[in-house]
Parts: sequence; structure tokens; C-alpha cells
Amino acid sequence: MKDVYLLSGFLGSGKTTLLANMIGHFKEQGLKPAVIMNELGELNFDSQAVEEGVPLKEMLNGCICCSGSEKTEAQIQTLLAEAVFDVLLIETTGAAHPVEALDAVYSPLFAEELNIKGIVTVADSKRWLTRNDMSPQSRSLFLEQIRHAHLLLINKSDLLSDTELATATFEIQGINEYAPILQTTNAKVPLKMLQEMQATARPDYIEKADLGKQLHLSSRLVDFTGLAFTQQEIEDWLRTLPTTIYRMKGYIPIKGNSKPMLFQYAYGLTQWMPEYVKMAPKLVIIGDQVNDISIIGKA
Ligand SMILES: Nc1nc2c(ncn2[C@@H]2O[C@H](COP(=O)(O)OP(=O)(O)OP(=O)(O)O)[C@@H](O)[C@H]2O)c(=O)[nH]1
Repeated sequence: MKDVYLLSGFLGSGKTTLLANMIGHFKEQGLKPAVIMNELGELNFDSQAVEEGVPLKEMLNGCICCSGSEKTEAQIQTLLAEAVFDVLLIETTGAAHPVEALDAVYSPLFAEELNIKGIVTVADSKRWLTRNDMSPQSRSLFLEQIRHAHLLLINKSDLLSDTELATATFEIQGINEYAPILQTTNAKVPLKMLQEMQATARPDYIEKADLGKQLHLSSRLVDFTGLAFTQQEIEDWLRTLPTTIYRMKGYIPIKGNSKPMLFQYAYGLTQWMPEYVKMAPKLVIIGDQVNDISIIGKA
């Protein structure tokens, strides 16, 4: 399995600086990192931060979330097919919502090959103190990026006084009490903290994880091999789920159909599409407390 890290944070918060640090860490361990970066502009200046020899896919003119998750899926598939790497680092644009970013990298097609370690959010501490000057939309995105992080860096701590830093840390911790939180300068994070991240609910992990950890935004892969449902049964099951299940995608075996149907669920809306290739009947579920929900057809 290849570990995947998503780097989230506002424009200029220090994501590229973190990316360079992480590449250094993994190389020291003898691991080969690959990188997907995306920029809103025409030219990606940040890619200069990635050293030569690191497989790099750039997505220009869009971000992971709004250019469609298919594009990211295709890029990851190309990387898996063509490049030799152990760890995948994905820098999202500052405008990316973390749920969308996670959604884009979690496909049933390669769920068994990738181990999503989670989202590292770089929070610009200086900006945090002046967040009330931001537009309501930007401020809300800033909060979402903090709320859904699996590891939180309170970066640019060198620009704050001790009192300001304590205030920022206390306030940010109040929004996300589950993620480990670290005050950083130049996004310097110890390798151990990265290695301890885990956002994928695998059976062995579910048993071991303590309750606090299970509250994170996480994903879960369900295998429907040997089962079949009617679309109505699935729709009825969806209505029993909590609103903190944000997203599902995958292939669901339907009674009377020889091939599982492509299924998408986002914010209460479902979409069914016939699939002409026989895909493995697997479904990815993304949400908070994803381990706790009961799965249709499973005891
Ligand atoms: N003072 C200070 N500057 C920092 C720190 N971390 C990063 N910077 C600087 O902040 C600027 C932005 O850092 P980047 O790493 O490019 O931030 P980014 O989030 O990738 O920015 P975008 O790609 O524009 O979204 C750079 O000039 C960094 O050198 C820090 O802890 N303290």
C-alpha cells in the first residue's frame, strides 16, 4: 500500500514549504515520494520547489475539487501505472474544501492500493488572528480546513508574540479537538507525527482505534461481493444514515442486473448510472464517524 497525504491550507499559509519538508523526510527514509500539485493560475511556480527525480503531476487551471474528481482519479491511475513511488503527496489549492479534496483521491478503483493517511492543514496563525477581516466565504473555508484536519500545524508562529500564539492555538484547538496540533515555523513537522496519521477505516484499525480517533473525517471501503439489492433498498438505507456521511461512490450490485451500477451520493442526492464493464462491487463512504454506521446487507 502507498501512503497518501493531502496538504490543505489557505493561500500562502505554507503548504509548499511543508511539501518540500515532507519530501526531504521521506527521502531520508529511503522512500520515493510522488507529488500532485494544483494551482489556480496558468503557471505553476511552486513546482520549482519539488526536486528533480520526484514524479510530479500538475493540474493547472483548476483545483482538485472543482476540476472534477475524475481528473484526479486519472492522474493517480497514471502515476500508479507509470511511476515508481512509495508515498503520494497532494497539495490542494488554498480554495479546496477538505471533504472535496478527500473525495477526489478516494476512488473504489484504487482503494486497495492507497492508504489515505489524511489531511495536514497548515493554518496561518497570523491570518487566524485577523480572520474577521476575511469575507464570510473565505473565513468559513478556513474553519472547514481546520475542522477536518487529521494533523494541524499552527504555522508562522515566529510572527506572533507568545500571548498571540497561545490565543491562536487555544482557539484553533476548540474547532478541532481530535487532530494533534503543532506550533510550527516554516511548517517543520516531525516525521513521526505524519506516520501516526490514519484516515482510512480498515477493519484492524477500527478495532484498535480509540473513540476520539474515530470521530475524524475518514473513509471506509465496503465490499458487496455475493450481495445484491434493489435501488429502493439502497435509497431506504441512505435515509437511515446521519448527515455526517458526506459522500459515497462505487459500484453497487443490483438485483436482476449482471453488472454492478455506478453509484454516487453527495449531500443527500443520489445518482445511478449503468456500467458496461463488470466492476468490483465496492463502495467508498466518506464522513465523520464512518465506522459507526450500519451497512446494508452486513451484520
Ligand atoms: N515568517 C514565516 N514565513 C513562512 C513560514 N512558512 C512559510 N513562510 C513563507 O510564506 C510564504 C508562502 O509559503 P508557501 O509555502 O509558498 O505557501 P503556500 O500555502 O504553498 O502558498 P500558495 O501556493 O500560494 O497557496 C513563503 O514566502 C514562505 O517562505 C513561517 O513559518 N514563518
